[in-house]
Amino acid sequence: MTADALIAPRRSTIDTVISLSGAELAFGDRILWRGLDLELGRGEFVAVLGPNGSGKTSFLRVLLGQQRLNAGTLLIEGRPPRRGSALLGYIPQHRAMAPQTPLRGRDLIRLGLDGHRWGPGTRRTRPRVAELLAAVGATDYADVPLALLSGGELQRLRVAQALATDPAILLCDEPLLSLDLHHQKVVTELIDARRRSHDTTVVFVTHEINPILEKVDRVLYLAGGRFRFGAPEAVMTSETLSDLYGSPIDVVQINGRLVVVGAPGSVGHDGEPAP
Ligand SMILES: Nc1ncnc2c1ncn2[C@@H]1O[C@H](COP(=O)(O)OP(=O)(O)OP(=O)(O)O)[C@@H](O)[C@H]1O
Repeated sequence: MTADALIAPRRSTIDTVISLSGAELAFGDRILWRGLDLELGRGEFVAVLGPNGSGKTSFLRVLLGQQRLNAGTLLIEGRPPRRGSALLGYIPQHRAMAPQTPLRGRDLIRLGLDGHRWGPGTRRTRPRVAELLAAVGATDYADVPLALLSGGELQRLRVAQALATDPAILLCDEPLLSLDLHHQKVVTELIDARRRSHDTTVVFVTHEINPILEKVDRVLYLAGGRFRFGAPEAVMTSETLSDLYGSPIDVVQINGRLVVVGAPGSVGHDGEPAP
């Protein structure tokens, strides 16, 4: 397979939203990735995969302007990244809520709209909060304390919170973690529906590509300081991953699901520890 085939976008024209050139991120002597050149288009759905510690969350932190590159450049909509930019919505890794938290779903979403202000919300924010609650099907539990909600209910609220500012780019850090299959599907469909209706670019960090496989345009696969970027059928192959890891990897299809076998220090992409 040629390098061009590996990185070519699926769409024929690409309106670049995120552009990285010669990007490198390292902590001390440890290089997470280097020489990263990629352009992500408007409305693209990009999955970021790789073993634990390969730099997936750090990649999102760079896009969020929370972590500086050691080398290279990053442009978001043609400008350097900026912390707190309304261009970016962020769904953080799932964490259970402290039992004593007084916040309700309605409050969580309002914080996405005007987190810098205290109070019950303004005449401007209240209808928008109601609209966002309805969009993720969370109206019925909007006034329940967050600590009493299930993982799936909470995750739907986090999606709504991330969409509050109508971001051009949605960054998702393992949003399906600890959800059952039904709720994985619900949350995936919510994110994808948004992408389709608003041409939102989605960058989706995950250990498990199967629940999102049919949505994904391209995969950024990070491992051992190196990367591969391209269409899933180009990246998720025994040949490409063996080359990336520098050791034999098998990518097999079982009942339409992709299973990666033999990735060192990784989990299989079917969610099971790799042999
Ligand atoms: N600010 C920091 N200072 C030093 N090391 C860091 C910092 N942030 C992350 N790291 C290290 O960089 C590596 C990559 O971390 P990161 O969280 O990006 O990995 P990941 O691919 O998201 O992992 P996981 O799949 O386990 O969530 C880890 O070894 C982590 O300890």
